[in-house]
Amino acid sequence: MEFSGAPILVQSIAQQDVKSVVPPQYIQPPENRPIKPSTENATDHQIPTLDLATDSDSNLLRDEIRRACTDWGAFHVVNHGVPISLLDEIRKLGSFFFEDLPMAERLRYACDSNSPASEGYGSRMLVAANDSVLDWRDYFDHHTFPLSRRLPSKWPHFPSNYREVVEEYSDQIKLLAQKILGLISTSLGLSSSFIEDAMGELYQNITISYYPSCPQPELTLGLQSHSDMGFITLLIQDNVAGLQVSKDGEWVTVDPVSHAILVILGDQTEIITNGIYKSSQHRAITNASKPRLSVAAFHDPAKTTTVTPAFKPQRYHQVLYGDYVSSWYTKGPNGKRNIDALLI
Ligand SMILES: O=C(O)CCC(=O)C(=O)O
Ligand SMILES: [Fe+2]
Repeated sequence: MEFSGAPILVQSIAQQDVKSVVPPQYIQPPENRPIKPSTENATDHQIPTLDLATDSDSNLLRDEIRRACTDWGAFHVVNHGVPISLLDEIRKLGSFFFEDLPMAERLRYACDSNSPASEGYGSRMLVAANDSVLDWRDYFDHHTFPLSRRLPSKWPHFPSNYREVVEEYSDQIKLLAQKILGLISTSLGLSSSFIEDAMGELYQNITISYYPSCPQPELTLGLQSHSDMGFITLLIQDNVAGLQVSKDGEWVTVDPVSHAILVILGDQTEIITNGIYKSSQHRAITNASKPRLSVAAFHDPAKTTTVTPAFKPQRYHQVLYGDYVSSWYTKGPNGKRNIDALLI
């Protein structure tokens, strides 16, 4: 796009007439390019699914959580209490924004492309790392908690229920995040409010990501390999596969399950659990035939909060969350480089 300050959007590139090649800044170096996952042993590589209808005090659920967090750092939850109709509604809003609104209308909500994590419509995750390869993804980021950050007037006006649905989704997903943080805490013998208390005021961002179909999926990534910075991310996807989590050095595709919510452990959970639970390294791949949509709700502490391991001997340095975020945006994620730098 030519206007200064406006983000360069993947959708505008994908819609151009010359569709057979991607611009060079989207081409990953050979070592990061996706390789088709082997279909052998596919059934051995399904991320775990936890049924939250099981009594949350039961040892069974705690054992399952412990196993899923230790082995994967990511798992699906079902019977999670968030109405399935609400999951469908927010996916519908996302598709409407990216597929039905004209570009000129979408650009009314453009984020400030010079400041990291600014609210609105954009494409570039990193600002300072000018030399990094770009992701084949556009997004709309909503600031939803604390309520003082929630300004629905900055969100799309169409369809008319857009803001109401995002607010409802934000409230419901926050309750689920708090429940899961409680389960994670008790699964380690901590009090159920331990992580929530350590987190202090909860910050939530909801990012709808849109990955246009890509003429050269073998050369690109929708989202580069990273772990999420905060405590936990709750993610839903549409019916197009593309999210992969790293498991024992291999990339495993997370099959879309429309009624399930994917829990992704973030770096602050790795720190507070002293590495007993590891944050999940994940990425998104692209495909040549269909666009893909996901909705991620991130749950983070305030930038003034210091996160410290709950167990001794400490294997990670404590960190001021604001410093962690600045370093992540400046250096880029590069897999789990940022959390690895805190290892003692
Ligand atoms: O789109 C996806 O499935 C992944 C999104 C994600 O990992 C993120 O936004 O941090
Ligand atoms: Fe992520």
